[in-house]
Amino acid sequence: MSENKIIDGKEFAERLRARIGVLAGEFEAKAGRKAGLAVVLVGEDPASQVYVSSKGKQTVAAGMNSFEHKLPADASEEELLAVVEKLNADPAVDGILVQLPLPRHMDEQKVIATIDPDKDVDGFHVTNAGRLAVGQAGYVPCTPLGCLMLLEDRLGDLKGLNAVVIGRSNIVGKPMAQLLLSANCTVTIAHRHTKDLADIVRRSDIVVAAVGVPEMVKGDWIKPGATVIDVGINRLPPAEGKTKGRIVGDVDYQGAVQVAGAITPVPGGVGPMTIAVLLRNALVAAYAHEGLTLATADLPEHSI
Ligand SMILES: Nc1nc(=O)c2c([nH]1)NC[C@@H]1CN(c3ccc(C(=O)N[C@@H](CCC(=O)O)C(=O)O)cc3)C=[N+]21
Repeated sequence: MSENKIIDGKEFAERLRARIGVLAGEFEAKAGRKAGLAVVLVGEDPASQVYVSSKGKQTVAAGMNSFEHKLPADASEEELLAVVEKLNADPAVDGILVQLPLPRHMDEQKVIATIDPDKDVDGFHVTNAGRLAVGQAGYVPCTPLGCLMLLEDRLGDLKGLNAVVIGRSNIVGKPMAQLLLSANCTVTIAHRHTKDLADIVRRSDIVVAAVGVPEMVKGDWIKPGATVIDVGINRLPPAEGKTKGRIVGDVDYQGAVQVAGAITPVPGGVGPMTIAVLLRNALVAAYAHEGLTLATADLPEHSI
């Protein structure tokens, strides 16, 4: 098993964050202020708290301001919408992220619709989803954009490749398929009703797994030499006598790594890219808000 089969998302994300840091410094010198990213967290889900604190640290490390807003789990939807509206109006805030999932008594679509599309660095607002669908500049969801960066880094031009995206969520599957289509792949979107998934995967040069089912994609489904991007982060039940289970992806890594040309590990693959791209989108937003041009030569394409 050759070492370079493994797509090191952690290392790629570190390099991306270093470049963002340089450009954030240039932004501050030109604009006379730091770029700002606001993260809103409702409730006390421990996993969400970990993500939010790691986003905050990485934002500051990249030379941007991080604003954290925490609301109790029983906060009303109105209170959350009021926070979002305040952030929309705040000129120090370039990007807004409302951590999902929200408590059940809140309407996620309504909350997302309240975010100013030009501060929607998650790319979840229908305006940005629409921009992506018709090929206009806009904010692209962080996870799929990070996957595209890894794919283009590994494969160069993706033109004419067969790609399968397993999963059709608004956050990963659908935007991933749009991005691959824009990159001139032939794209299949698979989901729970798809027949003969193994055969579709066997024909695919690119496999993006984003279903949330641990190790669902088997090693012997993978076409020899294919590039496998595993978006899943699933925690298995703890083994006897252990308190925490192992984290695995949606792909049977041990099987797939034997056959694939390249594969992302979990953890250390797609996950770290998500936050790096979030910082990228926030920086792009900051430049746009000040009417400044960003030397994007150094930053991969897509989004404003
Ligand atoms: N509005 C919104 N935007 C999001 O982008 C968003 C969200 N809500 N809700 C929660 C999910 C989850 N998410 C991750 C970010 C980084 C890692 C990450 O860095 N993972 C590491 C560590 C994994 C671990 O050890 O837990 C890895 O895969 O190597 C994972 C998951 C962003 N999310």
